[in-house]
Amino acid sequence: MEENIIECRNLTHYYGSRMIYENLSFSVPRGRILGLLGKNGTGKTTTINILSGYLQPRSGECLIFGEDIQRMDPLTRRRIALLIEGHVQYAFMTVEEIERYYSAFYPAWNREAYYELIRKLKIAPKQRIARMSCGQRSQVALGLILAQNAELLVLDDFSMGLDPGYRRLFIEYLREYAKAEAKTIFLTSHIIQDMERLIDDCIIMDYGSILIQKPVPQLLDTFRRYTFRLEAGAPETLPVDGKLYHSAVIRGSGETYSFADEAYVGGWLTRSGIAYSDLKSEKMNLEDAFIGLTGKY
Ligand SMILES: Nc1ncnc2c1ncn2[C@@H]1O[C@H](COP(=O)(O)OP(=O)(O)OP(=O)(O)O)[C@@H](O)[C@H]1O
Repeated sequence: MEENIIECRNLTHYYGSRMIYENLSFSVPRGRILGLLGKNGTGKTTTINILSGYLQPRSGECLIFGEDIQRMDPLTRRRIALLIEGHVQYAFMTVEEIERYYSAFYPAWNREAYYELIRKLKIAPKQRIARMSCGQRSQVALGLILAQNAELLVLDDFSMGLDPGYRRLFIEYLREYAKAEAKTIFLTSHIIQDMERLIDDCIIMDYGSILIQKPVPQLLDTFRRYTFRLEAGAPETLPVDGKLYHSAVIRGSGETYSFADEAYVGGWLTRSGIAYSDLKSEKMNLEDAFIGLTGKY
């Protein structure tokens, strides 16, 4: 049986009287890279804060390595590497000094993983962190995370401040590292093109709940964008259907997104008395699928 490294059951969180989500359940099996995607304010950072034990949800439980995060043994906690907001403390140190400083705290410290990334990203070891740019500081923070050699990596907005070339480098390095060492990763990012290259599974959040949790290839294989021409006199809005996402009329043409097949979409239009022609479907990349599921605004 697959072992779940993270298991969250029925998480409900409120800030004061404001509900962020209710009954969120998900799991992350060992060795998988899972990306949490969602629009601004859907609760991704909140979820990371719950996973890190910093926030206590109103109800529900969050188990990591089978232990409740709120009562976790410090020895178990050591198996988790956390990147929150990508900042490095002790900015007065140099790239070399901070590596030596951190290494004292982590028994499984992998110096080579740190220096391999530092070399790939072309950072000078004698450079003082306080004098680095925001993106360069993120690079050091990522190196310190990888060197912890934890079994689980939790990364919030890991690509903050990195330019496209460094992002690409880091993503390729991270994926290779995770697969070679059978690491489990839970992360968030707004840069969905990056996620498409990196993650195995995605959770897409809407306000208040999870829309889908699926392996990315399965999502891209089964979720389609449909377009059709509307005949004159067709309504300006399309009827809502539980299996169709964000159906809209744009300049005389209709569009909708769905996991259902073409016959279903044709049947929906016919049943609704809408005259149409030229019904077509297309597969999408992860960014377009994300927009199809969550809407444009
Ligand atoms: N400490 C807090 N007190 C009150 N409200 C909060 C607090 N932290 C976050 N919120 C609110 O909760 C909602 C979810 O915030 P969260 O930071 O988890 O979203 P997010 O999905 O990470 O957003 P983004 O994509 O913008 O980073 C937001 O509307 C935010 O304003």
